[in-house]
Amino acid sequence: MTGTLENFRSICTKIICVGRNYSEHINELGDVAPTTPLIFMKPPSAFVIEPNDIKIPSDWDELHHEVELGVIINKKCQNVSKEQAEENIGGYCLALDMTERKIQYDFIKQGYPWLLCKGFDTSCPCGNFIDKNQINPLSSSVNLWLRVNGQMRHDGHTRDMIFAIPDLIVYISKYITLEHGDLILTGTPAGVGPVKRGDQIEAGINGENNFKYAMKFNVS
Ligand SMILES: O=C([O-])CC(=O)C(=O)O
Ligand SMILES: [Mg+2]
Repeated sequence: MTGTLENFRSICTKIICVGRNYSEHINELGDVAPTTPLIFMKPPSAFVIEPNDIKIPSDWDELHHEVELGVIINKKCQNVSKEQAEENIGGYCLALDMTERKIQYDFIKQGYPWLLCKGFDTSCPCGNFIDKNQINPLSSSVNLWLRVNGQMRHDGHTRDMIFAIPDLIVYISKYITLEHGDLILTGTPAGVGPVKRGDQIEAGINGENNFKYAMKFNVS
């Protein structure tokens, strides 16, 4: 095992993302709820941290924000049972799943994978490691929010996930070995919308005992 979970971004080999995990988000996009978790990936080159910018590729014009809770895995694991799921979680982070919506819909129509519209450089703005004793979304809902230029866009709660965090770990680890430092993004609550160059995104997590974490990114 190399590296500590505090620097999970430098040891992470997989960013596994869950899509369509909140009913209100599925409704806002006019989609249909999946019967099993919808899984896709971003490469670790998608990470960007403060004070760097989210960079929109020059030929794109419909980049959307999605605020998500990230789950950080603390050890190599396969075929995890629901009872064991919690012991494989090392902590959490706040992350954004930046998505080029127009390209995503073109890809959906053509049956193409989402890698490009969701995995481009800077598509995963990410905050610091949050220890398990600071928030516990397995036992108590966490509020995820996001503002663009001061205007509230997302104001969701992790209790509204369709597939809860332990179910996601069970499902993913049945097919993909999870490793120390891997990150699972658990899907966006409702409120997705466009950002343009020059915008500022602020996003945060509020939890029990007045826990608060926030981060800020400029879009360029
Ligand atoms: O792009 C989408 O709508 C799927 C997704 O990532 C999410 O629901 O978080
Ligand atoms: Mg997402």
